[in-house]
Amino acid sequence: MQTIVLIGFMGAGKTTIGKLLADKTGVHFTDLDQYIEKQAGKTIKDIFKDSGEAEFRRLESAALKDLLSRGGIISTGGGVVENKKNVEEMLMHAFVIYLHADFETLYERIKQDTARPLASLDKELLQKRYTNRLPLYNQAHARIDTADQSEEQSVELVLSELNNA
Ligand SMILES: Nc1ncnc2c1ncn2[C@@H]1O[C@H](COP(=O)(O)OP(=O)(O)OP(=O)(O)O)[C@@H](O)[C@H]1O
Ligand SMILES: O=C(O)C1=C[C@@H](O)[C@@H](O)[C@H](O)C1
Ligand SMILES: [Mg+2]
Repeated sequence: MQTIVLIGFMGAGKTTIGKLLADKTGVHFTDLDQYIEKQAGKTIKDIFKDSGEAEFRRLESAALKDLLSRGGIISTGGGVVENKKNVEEMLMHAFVIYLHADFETLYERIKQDTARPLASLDKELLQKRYTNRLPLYNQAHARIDTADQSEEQSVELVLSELNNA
């Protein structure tokens, strides 16, 4: 199976759907955020706190390269598209699927989770990031809307995109 990369904003379901998709297909799954934490030996929250967002982005780009060379199903972090080279590499080496949802739906999903350093930003600032990233996510090969879907329905939509690809 071709390498599959899931992109989208925080709370879009990249990790959740990636895992379910892997269970269903038997394809190896890796989550980019979890891989970075394992490599760094600390949480993303602590990487942001100790070294700042720029250092996190550097680790993220290096980790993405590793995972693309291994293949399988890869769920990314919400900000991976902020680096143009990351986008180019994902599009070149994988079938990239954008998991979309409107901002309010995503905000409801993530607002109480303290593990995401950027989710604790002021709501307006977070919405600005969301709006700025939309055209970046829309560069994906395919897009599905997860807002009014159950997790299982989202997985089925991803599978049908893969069958149509
Ligand atoms: N249709 C759906 N598809 C995916 N997730 C959903 C759906 N409906 C509700 N959820 C919930 O939304 C949350 C999505 O969180 P998840 O950690 O998978 O997002 P993520 O895209 O990996 O975020 P991050 O960029 O921070 O890693 C989970 O709690 C999941 O149960
Ligand atoms: O949207 C983002 O910039 C982020 C999303 C998360 O997946 C993590 O990669 C980190 O918290 C940053
Ligand atoms: Mg995730």
